[in-house]
Amino acid sequence: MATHSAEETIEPAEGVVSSVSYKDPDAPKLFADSLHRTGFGVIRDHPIPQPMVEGIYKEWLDFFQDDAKHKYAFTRETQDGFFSPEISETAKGHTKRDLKEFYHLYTWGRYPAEVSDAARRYFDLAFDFATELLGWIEDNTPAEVKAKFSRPLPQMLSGPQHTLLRVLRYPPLTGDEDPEALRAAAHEDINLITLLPASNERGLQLINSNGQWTDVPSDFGSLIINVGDMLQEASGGYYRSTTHRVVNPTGDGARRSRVSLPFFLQPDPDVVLSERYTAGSYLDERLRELRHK
Ligand SMILES: O=C(O)CCC(=O)C(=O)O
Ligand SMILES: [Fe+2]
Repeated sequence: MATHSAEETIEPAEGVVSSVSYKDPDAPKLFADSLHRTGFGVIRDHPIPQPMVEGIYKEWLDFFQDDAKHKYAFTRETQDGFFSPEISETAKGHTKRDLKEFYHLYTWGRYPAEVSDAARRYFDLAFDFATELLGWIEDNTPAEVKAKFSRPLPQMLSGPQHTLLRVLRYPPLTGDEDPEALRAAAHEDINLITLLPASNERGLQLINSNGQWTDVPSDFGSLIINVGDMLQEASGGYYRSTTHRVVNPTGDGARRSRVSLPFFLQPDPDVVLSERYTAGSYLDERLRELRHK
């Protein structure tokens, strides 16, 4: 039987992100409710092994500290590979580049010889789990909202070929950064949902329903899931693509790298999201805004 004790509310305010145990029979509903209320949900006791995540953090940190990464420089045509801090993203509506470097992994893309296949194995596990979560969302969406979906959410993907695993490193701060630059400026994700294991360092924040920045509950070992613009568009705003950012650390944390592993679940390009957009036309528009195109 489900009990309320299995759901931990993080802050005693309205609209707080719920942390739910994967093993709770009510998890699908609690999770979908949290996405509806806050745009974010947190899952504990999930099937993605934590040692795998930690191993990826460790070996990719070494990779980012090695010049070999430049062999895999991203290309405009394919959008896979290594993005250096010099060409890192500028969030929509911002002028300063984020203080980060990252590698875009696609199932069909280049994979660095310098690391083990753990990130590839992670990709497969994350894809299966994310597809299961789309089923949870589908099953717990009110009928009038579900009627807007051009097909059931798990069927918006024929496979993982458009989905992106981004391995991100935020380097230690030197003190010479532009005072207005952040590790990741306020933004929304473009895709359907994003899966993100808690990072090795703090810093992830969301704008809550009162318009205030608050920390996303990020207990090490838990998975954070957030709604992207495409799910917001497809659900007519029932699920909100909540603005989030990664703030710069102060004190000791400033001398450490932060690693994270967002997995952006992407529908097939021909999927109709709304009267205005297919997934393909939507993605094109947003990538142009990010200045990668
Ligand atoms: O690094 C993080 O914790 C979040 C990264 C993020 O929001 C993104 O890359 O879209
Ligand atoms: Fe994001």
